[in-house]
Amino acid sequence: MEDNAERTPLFTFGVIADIQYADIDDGFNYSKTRMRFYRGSLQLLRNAQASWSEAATKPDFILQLGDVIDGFNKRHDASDGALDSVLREFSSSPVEVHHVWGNHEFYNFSRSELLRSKLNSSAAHGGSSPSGARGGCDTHAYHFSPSPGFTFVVLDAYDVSLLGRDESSEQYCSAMNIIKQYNNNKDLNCPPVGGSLQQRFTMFNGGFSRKQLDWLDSVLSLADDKEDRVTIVSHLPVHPYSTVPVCLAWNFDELLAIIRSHSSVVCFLAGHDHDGGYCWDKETGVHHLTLEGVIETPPNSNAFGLVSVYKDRMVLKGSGRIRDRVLQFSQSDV
Ligand SMILES: Nc1ncnc2c1ncn2[C@@H]1O[C@H](COP(=O)(O)OP(=O)(O)O)[C@@H](O)[C@H]1O
Repeated sequence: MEDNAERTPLFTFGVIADIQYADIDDGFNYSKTRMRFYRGSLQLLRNAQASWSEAATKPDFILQLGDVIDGFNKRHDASDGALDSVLREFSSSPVEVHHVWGNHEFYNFSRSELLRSKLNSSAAHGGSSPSGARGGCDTHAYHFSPSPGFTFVVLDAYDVSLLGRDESSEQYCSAMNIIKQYNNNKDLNCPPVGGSLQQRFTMFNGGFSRKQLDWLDSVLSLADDKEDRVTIVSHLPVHPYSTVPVCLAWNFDELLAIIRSHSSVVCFLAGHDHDGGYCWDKETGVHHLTLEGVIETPPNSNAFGLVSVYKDRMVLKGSGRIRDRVLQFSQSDV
């Protein structure tokens, strides 16, 4: 018979991705293959909140995986109002929310505005390590521990990007050098043709700076020593089998190399690819889960999850488009 410790989770958390709320009529994605439900996304967030607050074991925190409001808000001068609307929904329950930054955050706000905004969850929740170390001075990367033995690392996948960087800055210049090596299109949002993995070099993607990678490496070394189980959270996926090439982080390979050099990582959670994806990396035992996006979820469905964490596994209870999964930790993970 299962003992109590097996049945009662150590902690639980909610997950939701790509809400992309805007008070505008429904429309299509760029390639006209998927409908986007801009107003409906707020109701789906409401559904998620209602479900989380009615759950037998309520979540200890929520992971919002980025693109919380859509870039269209900017052209309607509605960015602040749209952000208020989604944050009001999140604050309908007292549970803390960790916000990941995606490309649509940068369509609406500058990096310095984001750092001063309520989307800067590193200010509210970060620095649980003794040093309070973060991934870089204006990088939205931090870690926290919701329960002994578990670490969550929030990454900033637009640290190296044309988005959110001033055109006169060195960071913009070096991001431009990177993208230009692979993308010759006049419109840099248009993916390059050629090797399929090269499609990731678009303006709506980005990557992790050396500084952020080194910081992650040091956080994971500490976690290895403590035998913690680490979940990494990012807007952009990093495993090619967990998404389509056009949604990958620019330097996904460097991030994967760091994960491979540490025993502590058990899971990598991402958004961005609205169709979602999943793979289990046999080599590392890491589960790479890309969550289906709210924005492309019809009003009669849902796209959120509740994850219960046990000492040997995480159990995802999905709603609507998100399927249930058991993410077992490998024996060799600690
Ligand atoms: N194939 C493409 N060619 C040119 N522009 C594109 C292409 N795909 C997307 N875009 C543009 O890139 C930006 C981001 O695309 P979008 O689909 O909104 O991103 P997300 O998938 O994060 O919602 C938008 O301005 C969109 O029009």
